[in-house]
Amino acid sequence: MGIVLGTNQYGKAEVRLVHVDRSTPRHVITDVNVTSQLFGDFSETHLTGSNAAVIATDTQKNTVYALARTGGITTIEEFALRMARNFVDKYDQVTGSRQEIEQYGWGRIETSEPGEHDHAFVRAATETRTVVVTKRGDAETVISGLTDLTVLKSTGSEFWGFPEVEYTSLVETTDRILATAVSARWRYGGTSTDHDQRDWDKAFASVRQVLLDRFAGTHSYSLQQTLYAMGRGVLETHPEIVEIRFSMPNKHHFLVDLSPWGLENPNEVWHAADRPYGLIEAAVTRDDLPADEAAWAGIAGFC
Ligand SMILES: O=c1[nH]c(=O)c2[nH]c(=O)[nH]c2[nH]1
Repeated sequence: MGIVLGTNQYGKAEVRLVHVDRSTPRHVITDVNVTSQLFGDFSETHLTGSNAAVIATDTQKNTVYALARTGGITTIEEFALRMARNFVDKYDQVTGSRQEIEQYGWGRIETSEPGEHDHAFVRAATETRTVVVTKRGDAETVISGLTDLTVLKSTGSEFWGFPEVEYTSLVETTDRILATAVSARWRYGGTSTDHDQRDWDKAFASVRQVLLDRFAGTHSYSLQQTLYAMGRGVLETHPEIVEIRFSMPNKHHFLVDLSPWGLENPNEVWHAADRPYGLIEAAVTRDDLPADEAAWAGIAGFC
C-alpha cells in the first residue's frame, strides 16, 4: 500500500492591512484582511523538507504590504488579481494562486461643523465585502460577495401550507417578521481582459442594491422564495455574473403571548430569537453555462 501526497496549497492567512490614500487632504481608507495561497509543485518540502521551491508565507505577507504600497488598493477584486498574477507570473514553480480578501467598511464622521471629516472615520455596519480570486495558469475566476447584510421586513411575509407531519407544531401565519443576515457570493464570467475592464465597485453596489430591492419588494411566502427572487434579480440585471450562491439564516421573531395579562398583541411585540435558526442555502445559476466547482473550492460552508 503506497502513501502519496495529495492536493495541497499554502500561504499566509488573514494579513490585516489598512491602506490610507493620502494623495489629497481628503484621505481614503481601505481596511482589508487578505489570505494568500499558492499552488504548484511543492512536493519536496512535504516529502523531504527541502524548501528550495517554497516562497515563504512571510514573503507572501510582505507582498501584500508591498503591492498595497506600489499600486494602492482600488478595489479588492483588482488587488486580488494583482496579487495572484504577481506570484504566478514571477515564479515558475507557482502554477496557481488563491487570494481571498474581506473588506470592512468605514464611513466619514459627520461632524456638526464643517460636515464630512477628511480623515476621521466611523466603522460602517457589520456588513463585509468579500472576494476570492483563483488563478490556475491563465484561467482566472473572480467570486465577489458580501456577508452579514442584515435585513428585516416587519410585514409582507407569510409562511403556511407546509405538511403537518409527526412533530409539527408550527402555526401557519399570513403576517410575520422576515429577517436574515444575507451572505452571498457571485461568480463573474469572462476572461482576464474582461476582469481588467470591469468597474468592480459599480458592480458591487448594483448587486447589493438589487439584493435589497428584491428582499424589500418580494411579498414572501418563504425565505426560500425570497432568496430565489434575489438571485434571479441579480442574474437578470447582470449578464456578466454567471451564478450566485446564498446562505441566509432565518432570524426568527416570535410573537409574544400577552394574553395572561389580558393584553392583545396585534403583531407588535416580538421575541427576537437567537438560536436555533432556520438556515436557507441555495445557488441560482444560468442553465446554459458550465459550473466551475474548482472556483468554489476552499470556500467554507455553502458560500
Ligand atoms: O421561510 C421559511 N422557510 C422554512 O422552510 C421554514 N420552516 C419553518 O419552520 N419556518 C420557515 N420559514
